[in-house]
Amino acid sequence: MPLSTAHVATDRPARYVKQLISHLGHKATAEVTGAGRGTVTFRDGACSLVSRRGELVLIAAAAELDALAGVQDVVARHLVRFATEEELHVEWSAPAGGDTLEIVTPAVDDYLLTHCTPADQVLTELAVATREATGRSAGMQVSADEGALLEMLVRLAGARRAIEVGVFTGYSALCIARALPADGYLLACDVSTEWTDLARPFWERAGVQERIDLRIGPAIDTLRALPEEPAFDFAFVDADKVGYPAYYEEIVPRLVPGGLLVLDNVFLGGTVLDPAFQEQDQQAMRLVNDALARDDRLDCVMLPVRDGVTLARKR
Ligand SMILES: C[S@@+](CC[C@H](N)C(=O)[O-])C[C@H]1O[C@@H](n2cnc3c(N)ncnc32)[C@H](O)[C@@H]1O
Repeated sequence: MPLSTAHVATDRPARYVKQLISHLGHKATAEVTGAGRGTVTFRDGACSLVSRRGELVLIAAAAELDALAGVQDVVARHLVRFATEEELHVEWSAPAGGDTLEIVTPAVDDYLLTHCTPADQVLTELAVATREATGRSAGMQVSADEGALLEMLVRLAGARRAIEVGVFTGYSALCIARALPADGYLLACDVSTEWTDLARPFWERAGVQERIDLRIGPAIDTLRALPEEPAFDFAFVDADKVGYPAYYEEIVPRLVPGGLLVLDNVFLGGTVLDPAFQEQDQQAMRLVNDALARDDRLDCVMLPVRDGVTLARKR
């Protein structure tokens, strides 16, 4: 489904969201989806409206390019008409498909990979062993640059106690665990012994096995069994996407002030932006992305790293 965005500079974004929802509600289905946010759904397309400081962000999508142009036109015309006290400029980006968005070009990707601290011998061999043992599933493993980012974040946060949801063959767990101090603790949650068994020899070689408490079972049960008190400095979520809203709800109260929650795959390959995709995964991820952005317990930043990484720091 083609989609297109526009960033409209204004000091009154929330007011325009209200006006658009109220006015376009006569010709389409228009609803408020949160503070300063809304969606207008037409017969053959939709537009999300998001107010941010100093701008109104419009995300239009439709099944066909013609219909997309129609959505863009209706929204932009009404917006410009409502702006009686200022002149608004609505410039739409070129249409792109949600599932074909190229977040980072291959040239940039190659360049950034060759300018990160390279993965060491243990991590490199773990990546090779994962490919050999799991075939296509190896794509679930975090990339070398994301592993390096996790390690850096744990060190910068000065974390001692961490949680990981989604271990697979232990690459990201290794990156997190070795950035913890010698007496650090990583609670690592996964449902699969088949995959996590592969991790153990590599954790041992890296000398971090003592820090990792691997719990096999649905992560939500492991998290809910923890005392509901702030005892963790860092959490990384990279498991089943439908579980993200519940993981977020359980983890935030258990983070200390200043603690960091990191979520992986927040773009879902770009499909999270595209209303054509309405599977449970996209719905859950949209819910979490929206909730994090307006959660006043957290400061949040979404990064275009790989498939999208959100950092949320507890206030
Ligand atoms: C994307 S992989 C994790 C990759 C890992 N972070 C790495 O870097 O190698 C997702 C993992 O989540 C696990 N998983 C799926 N559903 C789960 C659940 N309900 N509870 C715990 N783990 C789950 C899968 O078994 C899989 O190992």
